[in-house]
Amino acid sequence: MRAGVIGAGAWGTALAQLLAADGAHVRLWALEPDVVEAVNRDRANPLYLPDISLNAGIEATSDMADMADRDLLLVVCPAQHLRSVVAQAPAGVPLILCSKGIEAGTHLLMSEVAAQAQPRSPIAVLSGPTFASEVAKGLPTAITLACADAALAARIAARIARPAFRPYLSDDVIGAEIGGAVKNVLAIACGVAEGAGLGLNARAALISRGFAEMTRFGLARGARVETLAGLSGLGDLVLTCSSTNSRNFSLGKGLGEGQPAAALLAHRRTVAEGAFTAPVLREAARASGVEMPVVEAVCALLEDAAPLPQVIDALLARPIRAE
Ligand SMILES: NC(=O)C1=CN([C@@H]2O[C@H](COP(=O)(O)OP(=O)(O)OC[C@H]3O[C@@H](n4cnc5c(N)ncnc54)[C@H](O)[C@@H]3O)[C@@H](O)[C@H]2O)C=CC1
Ligand SMILES: O=C(CO)COP(=O)(O)O
Repeated sequence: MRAGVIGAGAWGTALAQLLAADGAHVRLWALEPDVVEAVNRDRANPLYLPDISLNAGIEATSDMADMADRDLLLVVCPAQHLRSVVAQAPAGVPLILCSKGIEAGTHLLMSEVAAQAQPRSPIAVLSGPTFASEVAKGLPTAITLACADAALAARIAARIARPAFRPYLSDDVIGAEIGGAVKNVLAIACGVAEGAGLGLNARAALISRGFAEMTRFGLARGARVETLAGLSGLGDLVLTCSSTNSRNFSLGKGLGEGQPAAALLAHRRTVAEGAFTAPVLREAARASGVEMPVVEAVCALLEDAAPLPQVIDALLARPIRAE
C-alpha cells in the first residue's frame, strides 16, 4: 500500500519516518513551504521534530494533488483543522485519523467530521500512548488501530506494524477517539498539580477520577469500557499525565506555576490539543448530562475564570460520594 501522510508536525513526521523505515516511499504533505524544503533538502524537520535524521523514502510536498496516487492516507493535522484538511484530500482513499480532539461547535469526533467531509472514504483511527520523538527513534510502542471494517484494519495493520511498533485492533472507533481527546484535558490537570506542587497523591487522584470522567463521557457517546481501559484511553492518559514531554502536561505545569493562560497559549507553534478540547468537552458533557468536574476545573483555569487555590478548593470540597 502506497502511504501518504497529511500533516508534517511532530506526529505526522514521526509516522512518515516509521512508514519509510523499510525503504518504502512515503509522501508527506506539509502546510509550511519551509518544512517541505527542509525535509526534501536536509532530510530533517527542525521546526517540529528536531534532532531526527529522516529516512530517504520520505518525499514532502505542499500540493494535495500529489496525494491522489496513494492507497492509504494518514491524517495528522490539529483536530480543529481536520475538516478543511480532509475536504482537500482525494476522495475514496482510506483515511487513518491520527488527530486527537473534538470539533468546536459541532461536538463531533474526528471520524464523524471526516465522514461528513469525505463521505466516500473508509475511515480508521490510530490512537494510543505515542510520543512522536520516541516513535521516530524506533523505541517500542503499542497503539490502538480502530476500524469498523475488520478486513481493512488487517490490511492497514500489515502496512504500519514494525517490530517495535505494535498495533492492537479494535472495532470501537468512537471509544478510541474519546480516550485520545479526553486525556489531553486531563494531562493539563496533572500538569497543574505538578506546577503547583500538589504532590503525587494528587496526580494519582486526578488520573483515576479523570478516568472515571472519561468513562462516563465515553459510555454516553457509545464507547465500550474496555476500549477506554486500553491503550487509546488509560494507556495514553498515564503517558501524558506523567511527563513534561507532553505539551498538554507542560501547559498545565505553567498554569500551576501561576503563569497566565493567555501568555502560555500565545504564539505557540506546536499544538496543545487539550486547550481546544476542554471547552468543547465541557459543552458536550453538559449537553448530555455527564458530570466532568476535573474538565470543568481545567476550563476555569484556561479561561482565567477563578484563581488556582479556589479551583483546587472547589474540587476538594465536592460532596463525599460513592466511588
Ligand atoms: N506529537 C505527538 O506526540 C502526538 C500528536 N498527536 C496528535 O496529532 C495531531 C497533530 O499534532 P502534532 O503533529 O504533534 O503537531 P505539531 O504541534 O508538531 O505541529 C503543528 C501542526 O499543525 C499544523 N497546522 C497549523 N495550522 C494549520 C492549518 N491551518 N491547517 C492545517 N494544519 C495546520 C502545522 O502545519 C503542523 O503540522 C494533534 O491532534 C495531536 O494531538 C497524536 C499522537 C502523538
Ligand atoms: O498524544 C500524545 C502522546 O500520545 C502527545 O501528547 P501531547 O500532545 O500532550 O504532547
